[in-house]
Amino acid sequence: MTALNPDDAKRLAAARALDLVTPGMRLGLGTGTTAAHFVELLGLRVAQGLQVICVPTSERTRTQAQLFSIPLSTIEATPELDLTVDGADEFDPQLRLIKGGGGAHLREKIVAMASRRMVVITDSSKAVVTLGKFPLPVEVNVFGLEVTRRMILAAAKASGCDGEIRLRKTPSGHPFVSDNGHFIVDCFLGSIPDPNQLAARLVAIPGVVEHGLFIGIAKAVISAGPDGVEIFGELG
Ligand SMILES: O=C(CO)[C@H](O)[C@H](O)COP(=O)(O)O
Repeated sequence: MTALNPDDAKRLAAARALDLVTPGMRLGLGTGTTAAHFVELLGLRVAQGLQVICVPTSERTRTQAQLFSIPLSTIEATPELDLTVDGADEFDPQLRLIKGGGGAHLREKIVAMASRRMVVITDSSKAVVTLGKFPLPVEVNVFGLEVTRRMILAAAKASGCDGEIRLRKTPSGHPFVSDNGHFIVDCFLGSIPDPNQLAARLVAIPGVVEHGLFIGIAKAVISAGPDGVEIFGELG
């Protein structure tokens, strides 16, 4: 097979995920460059007459879906979904994920957990043996930011990780504000030896709104790379 660049790989994974979509489905639409390929391909199918109803995981995805005239709902009006297709920053052999590189992981997690199936689409560079190469995003309340930052650091240390925690900024140097009005801190922890333990510690911190570890949520990962498409987990 000819070498694929990462963007072609993302599109290939998105195209494979589109095969899972059947008429009448209620879909969760992820956020990010890979998910954007899926939204675009879905939009082309909708233009050909496919009937689906979709819940976007971010304002960015909502805007893109509207451009393609994809019928949209909200998670309040459609709290049960058949399938969510979303990208990831990393996945490990147990299909545990790091998400939130686009700052949308709170809505992404709510939508994924409202779905019978979450299928992740990625290029093969996102596969890791141990999570933590990518900084772990944590959405935090604006109030008490410094307290929360210290508590996250303590939770990371207690879970065998150490590193730096940085407030995410926009290119103009202002704090990045999520669609939900919160800040995001990026935790540069290196290898996370026990993601389940770290996740449990993070949810116990009052200022933490949601962390980017997705554990036991993804049913399958469709990963595309130079060797073609690989499926991890169960698509069905
Ligand atoms: O979690 C996410 C957004 O919050 C994205 O799915 C993740 O960052 C991957 O993005 P991309 O497909 O652009 O590599």
